[in-house]
Amino acid sequence: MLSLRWRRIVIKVGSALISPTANGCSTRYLLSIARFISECRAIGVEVVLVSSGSVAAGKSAIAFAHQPLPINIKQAMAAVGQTEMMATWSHLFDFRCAQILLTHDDFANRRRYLNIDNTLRTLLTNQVLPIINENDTVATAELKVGDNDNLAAMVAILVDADALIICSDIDGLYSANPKTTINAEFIPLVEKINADIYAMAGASHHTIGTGGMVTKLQAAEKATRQGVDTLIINGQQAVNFDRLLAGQVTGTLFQRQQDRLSAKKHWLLHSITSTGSIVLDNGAANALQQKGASLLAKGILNSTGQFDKGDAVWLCNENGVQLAKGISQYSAIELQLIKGQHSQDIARILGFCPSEVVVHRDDIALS
Ligand SMILES: Nc1ncnc2c1ncn2[C@@H]1O[C@H](COP(=O)(O)OP(=O)(O)O)[C@@H](O)[C@H]1O
Ligand SMILES: N[C@@H](CCC(=O)OP(=O)(O)O)C(=O)O
Repeated sequence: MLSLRWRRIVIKVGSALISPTANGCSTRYLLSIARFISECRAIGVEVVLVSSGSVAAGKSAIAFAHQPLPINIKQAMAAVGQTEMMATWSHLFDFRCAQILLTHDDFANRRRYLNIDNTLRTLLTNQVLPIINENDTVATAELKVGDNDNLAAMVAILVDADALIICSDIDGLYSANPKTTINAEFIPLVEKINADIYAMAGASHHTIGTGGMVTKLQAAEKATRQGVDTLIINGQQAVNFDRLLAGQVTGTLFQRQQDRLSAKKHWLLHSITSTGSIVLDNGAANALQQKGASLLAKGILNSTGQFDKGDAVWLCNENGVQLAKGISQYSAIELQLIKGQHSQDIARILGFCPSEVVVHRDDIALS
């Protein structure tokens, strides 16, 4: 059900699809996923790929016979498997791919969060496919998101995706693990994730995958709460991707709980406090209100209060009226130096230029 509304999607691919035998990477299931990604891009849907598989793919390179694998062994396996996984994906596309390795810390730290956001925006604008995985080689247990289902949901929220498609080795959610329970019933639609739904979820039936159905439900809950439709589909069956492209529902659909844009707008306006204000000239105020434009340094008259890069600020007109709230890409001190200047002069003035805009239009909520 590739909805016409979807302009950006995150696709998460599980280990069992990338390394079905835990011995290097296989293109067996990836070919149809790669074709789906290419078709999506061809019809103008932006795609971010979250790919598991580094540990599974690197498993056979590191000698260790027992379960559970200690963290240092997993890290060594991931170091081997990550390059193989990236190489396998890259060979399947006739466009460029970019590797992004993240840890939980990157989401918790506002500056790093903004940096990832800016990098992803730039990659998508340049038609590069971002391929994201957890940075398993360096992340210690306490720094880890821990599984790529939750990571994919966090990425989907970060990039303002319309949908998250979790590709696994199972058709979707069943009333119990169908690999261990006969007569488990398939659930095509979940309108709201509650305790009854969680009670259906079990662990993975094999040691290649990480979270089983539990982490998929956590991911779906996170994403749908922020307005991201979430699907769990069987990535082993190419027909599922044809169905999606034909606009048909396949797998289990978890319905978004609210409109994505109003979720973000609500978060900006009501959930984060602003520590300062930016005063806009009339041109910038108009562009913001009438055209939904980003805020450039050129249109800034002044700023008040103390704020850092990544903080929420009020965007006011010359009379001090609060027009909107947004996330500033620059601190109050930096803004004093670049206000009224052309974007191309920011690097010369500050010695660095993390962003050409001061507040990106995706990070602005009009009052
Ligand atoms: N209620 C359920 N419905 C479907 N699958 C379930 C359920 N409970 C547990 N599972 C297990 O979850 C597995 C998928 O999770 P996992 O192996 O972690 O996949 P991936 O590597 O794609 O993340 C299924 O193969 C199945 O063994
Ligand atoms: N970052 C790990 C993936 C962990 C994970 O969540 O795996 P999976 O349950 O197969 O999606 C890896 O690349 O091996």
